[in-house]
This record gives sequence, structure tokens and C-alpha cells, in this order.
Amino acid sequence: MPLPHRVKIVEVAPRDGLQNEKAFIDTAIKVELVDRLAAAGFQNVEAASFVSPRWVPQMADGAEVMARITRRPGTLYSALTPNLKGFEAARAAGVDEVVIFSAASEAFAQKNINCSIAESIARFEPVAQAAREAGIRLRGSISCALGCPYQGEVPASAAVDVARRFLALGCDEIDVADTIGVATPAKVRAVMDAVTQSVDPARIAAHFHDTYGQAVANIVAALETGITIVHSSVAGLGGCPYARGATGNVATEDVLYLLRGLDIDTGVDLDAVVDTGQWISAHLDRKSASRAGNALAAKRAA
Ligand SMILES: CC(C)(COP(=O)([O-])OP(=O)([O-])OC[C@H]1O[C@@H](n2cnc3c(N)ncnc32)[C@H](O)[C@@H]1OP(=O)([O-])[O-])[C@@H](O)C(=O)NCCC(=O)NCCSC(=O)C[C@@](C)(O)CC(=O)[O-]
Repeated sequence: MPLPHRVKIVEVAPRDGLQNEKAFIDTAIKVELVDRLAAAGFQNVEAASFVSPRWVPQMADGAEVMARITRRPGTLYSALTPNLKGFEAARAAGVDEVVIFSAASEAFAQKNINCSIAESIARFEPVAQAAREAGIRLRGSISCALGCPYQGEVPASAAVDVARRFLALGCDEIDVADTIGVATPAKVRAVMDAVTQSVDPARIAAHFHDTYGQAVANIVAALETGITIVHSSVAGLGGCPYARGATGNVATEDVLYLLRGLDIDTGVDLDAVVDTGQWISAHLDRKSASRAGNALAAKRAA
């Protein structure tokens, strides 16, 4: 399939990027991160999580983050909601899109959300209904769709099965996630081809981590199967607390540099993202994991 002319990037750093940080990050920094990313032109920013604070303490201030950000018209602010309690909190906070999340691997579902895949779907039914009634967009995320830290290989049919269940729940968008960043382009093609037999590719997002340095190649493979939504995290921040050995999401700067080279429009200002990547990395006292971000910042400094 020819490459698309336009791709939507969902910037996930404020949620997926920060959730695994050990030291609690000031709410003011989270707010500034969301605001800088929205100002850079992202249509969709994953801003918070309304999960159990005992499970993911870093995300405990989601309501405050949502209350303090400056809403940019045209930006959709999303948050994770594992159950009705999370949904009610997200709705009260004014979230535009709620994200339910399960897995293509039973072992990972147990570790991440403390239930089986089937139980998770049953738990999401009232969330989906409440979202529909409230007119809030619904997204479903399938972890370990391309490999699992506990189970190893995951058959494409497992991702297809969860994607169909999410579609039946009324999800507007469905993320196919390489939670631990183990996939290579052949696996991406196989899984995306299988999932898009059942779900319109326009509703599928590629959510890739970069543990093995394959994420940029995997994104090209996904785009070649008709996918036009890509998730990424500024400075490559991220990692899942329940995915041993997983590094961050693919860096947004690397994705923007790739797409610019392919003449694919995103509507996002790469320079502003490079600045944000350098700013948040300095705040976290580490070097950015984005090779394009570091190269562009160094070039500018020279
Ligand atoms: C699903 C549960 C809640 C089950 O956790 P549980 O312990 O089985 O649930 P529970 O219903 O027995 O509740 C336990 C306690 O949590 C509270 N609680 C319950 N729900 C909420 C809520 N929404 N907000 C606030 N508090 C909540 C509840 O009130 C209770 O408090 P207590 O009475 O003991 O004081 C838990 O396992 C959980 O929160 N898991 C979230 C884990 C998580 O956030 N993981 C990272 C995000 S997923 C990810 O990163 C992957 C993704 C999406 O990026 C894609 C990819 O790359 O794979």
C-alpha cells in the first residue's frame, strides 16, 4: 500500500512517558509538559491516568493536571481509565477521550490490571456505555500485541480477538501496542494485516516501544499496511511498570524526522518538540533518548 500523505501522532509522554518514573514529578512539570506539547501542534495528547494510585503512584495527580492545563482548541486530551471509578474521575476532570486497556497476553493482563482478558472486557462494558452516554470518545489499547515479557511469542489471532471485542464495545480507535519493543517489521506487517481484516485501518494506531531500536522501521511497516495513527513520546520517555526490561516509547522527534523525510504531514512543529525533549530530559537529569532530538539540538547549538 502507498504511504499516507498525513499521519496523526498521539503524544503519550505525559502519561506513558512519565508513569514509570520512580521519583514523584511535580504536578507543575506535568502541566507544563502537556501545555508545551499541545502548543507544538499535537491533535491528541495523552495527559493523565485515572488508575489506582497504589498501582501507579506517579499518576495520582491526574485530576490536578487536567485542572491546571491550558486547553488548546483543537487538541484532544486523553486519559487511561481501567474501570468505572477511573472513568468517573476522568469525566469529572473534563477528559476528551478515555482509554480502556487490556492485552493480547493473559499473563500480562493479570500483571497489569489484575484480571483475565475476558474479565477486563466485562469491566469495560459499563465504561464504554458511560462514555457513549457522556459523548466522550473511547479508545482501546491492546498491550503485548507483538510479544509479551511473560509469555514470549503472541499469535496475531490474540490481538485480532481483543480488537474485535474493543470494536464491539464501540471503540473509536484501537491501539496495537508493542509494549516491550520486541517486534520487527515482518511481525508488524503480519499483525497489522490480520487486525485490519476486522477493523478499519483508519481506526488502528501503532503504539511502539523502542527497546531493540526497531520502532522507526516498524512504523514504516505499519504505514505500509494502511495505518495512519502513530503514538510516540517526546525524548523517548517511558516504560511500563509491568513490562520487565521495556524501555521507552519511540521518540517523537525521531518519528517526526522520519515522517518529514517521507514528505508525510503531521501538523507538528519539530523544533518545538526538540526544545521540549531537551527541557524535560534536563528536568529528569538525563540525556534525551531521541537520537534525532539530540542531533538537531546539537546542530542548533553549533
Ligand atoms: C485495574 C486496577 C484498578 C485493579 O486493581 P485491583 O487491586 O484488582 O482493584 P480493586 O477494584 O480491588 O481496587 C483496589 C483499590 O484501588 C482503588 N481503585 C480501583 N480503581 C481505581 C481507579 N480507577 N482510580 C483510583 N483508585 C482506584 C480501589 O478503590 C481500592 O482502593 P482501597 O479501597 O483498597 O483503598 C489496577 O490494577 C490498576 O489501576 N491498574 C493500572 C495499571 C496501569 O496503569 N498500568 C500502566 C498503564 S497500561 C500501559 O502502560 C500500556 C499501554 C496502554 O501504554 C500500551 C502498551 O504499551 O502496552
